[in-house]
Amino acid sequence: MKSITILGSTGSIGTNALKVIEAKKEKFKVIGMSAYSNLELFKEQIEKFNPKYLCIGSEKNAEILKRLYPEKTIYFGDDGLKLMGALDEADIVLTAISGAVGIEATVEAIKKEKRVALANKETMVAAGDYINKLLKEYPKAEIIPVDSEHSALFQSMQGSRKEEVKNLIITASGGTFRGKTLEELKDVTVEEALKHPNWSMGKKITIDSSTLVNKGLEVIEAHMLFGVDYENIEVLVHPQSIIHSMVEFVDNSIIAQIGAPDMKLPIQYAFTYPEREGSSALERLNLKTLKELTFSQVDNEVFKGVQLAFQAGKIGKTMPCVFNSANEVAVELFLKGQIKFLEIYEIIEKAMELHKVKEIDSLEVIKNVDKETRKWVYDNYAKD
Ligand SMILES: NC(=O)C1=CN([C@@H]2O[C@H](COP(=O)(O)OP(=O)(O)OC[C@H]3O[C@@H](n4cnc5c(N)ncnc54)[C@H](OP(=O)(O)O)[C@@H]3O)[C@@H](O)[C@H]2O)C=CC1
Ligand SMILES: CC(=O)[C@@H](O)[C@H](O)COP(=O)(O)O
Ligand SMILES: [Mn+2]
Repeated sequence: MKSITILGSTGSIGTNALKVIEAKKEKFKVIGMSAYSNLELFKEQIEKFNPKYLCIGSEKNAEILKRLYPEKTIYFGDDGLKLMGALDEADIVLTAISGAVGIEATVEAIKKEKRVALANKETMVAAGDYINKLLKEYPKAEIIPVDSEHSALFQSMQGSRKEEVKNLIITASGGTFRGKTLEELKDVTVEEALKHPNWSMGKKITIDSSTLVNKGLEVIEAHMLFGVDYENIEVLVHPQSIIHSMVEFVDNSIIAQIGAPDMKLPIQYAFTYPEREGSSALERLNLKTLKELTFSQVDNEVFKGVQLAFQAGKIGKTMPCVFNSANEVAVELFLKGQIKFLEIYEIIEKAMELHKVKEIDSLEVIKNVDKETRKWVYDNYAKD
């Protein structure tokens, strides 16, 4: 029986993880669970999965939970999240929170030498170098990717040595605006940007997918997770989202992971690795129903998310953190109707231009750069 802490149980990854766990009650149990604002759904999940440790965004909601569940340990806020990452009784910590707010809980989980099932890609983008240093200090800790592309790359690499890997080929759906011109993107609405063609996900990642910043984040995430140079990472538009990514080896063989667009498989694999297990929760891909699998280049003139990420990644040090923080606030402002879609790129570009890169010698450096970048975006673009 593996005990799992889910950070972000009320989100898209969190609810999928609970379906995976529910289908395999004999193997997995939820020891801890965190939510931020969705108290109603959180209460339903607590009734069903009965975890010992809980964490919620506000002190007020924590008080409500304490009255309802006096026998449980209940934390709140960012400090509570850190405690949740460090629970002694957990075997696996699933980081299913959206944004750089997930960094510190991940750090705590590594220090406790846990398996981190990592969905929260912003952590590896903003703090990848720091996390990798920490993993060397705590060799029993491990990160197993949950992001579908990185799970696909990880699965495709099984049984091979690092020196045998030539290129990582990350597939992108192209997002809801695939094929559009800059002129057509000028006045797109939040509602239009939130229509992902293949995946049902949280709002932030869905906007990132429509700008292709998600693919940019994934390029940096892949570099940080697998130690492959940026020159050997390629992004290809594959609108069907059936091939979740591919690895090209030194003998030119390409190994791909193929499956239904369903996050339950990468989540379960991160729990069971190195084993594979069948489950009634997992969707099956019927190859006979597939009409075509196509690949094309990213239109970098229109969708600048990938190139900006390559730029930030190659500069390295604190620049990927700036890329991520500027994007997080830009997406928040776009969702609030305070900026236009194309301003997301403008904000990232300007924040990167203004930033003087620093060595990452502590977590404080990342926290400060994150804070300064967020402040700059709010000061210059927020309308309230
Ligand atoms: N959704 C997907 O299919 C995929 C997601 N990912 C990555 O996984 C992560 C989660 O994505 P997704 O599930 O879509 O996101 P959602 O927005 O659906 O869920 C986010 C979760 O985090 C909680 N949360 C939000 N803000 C905070 C905060 N400030 N402090 C603590 N908790 C917070 C939310 O709580 P509440 O709802 O209670 O407010 C919710 O439980 C992201 O990093 C994303 O990039 C990667 C690949 C695929
Ligand atoms: C499911 C998943 O991993 C997402 O990151 C997904 O890849 C988003 O789709 P895009 O390819 O449109 O960014
Ligand atoms: Mn992905």
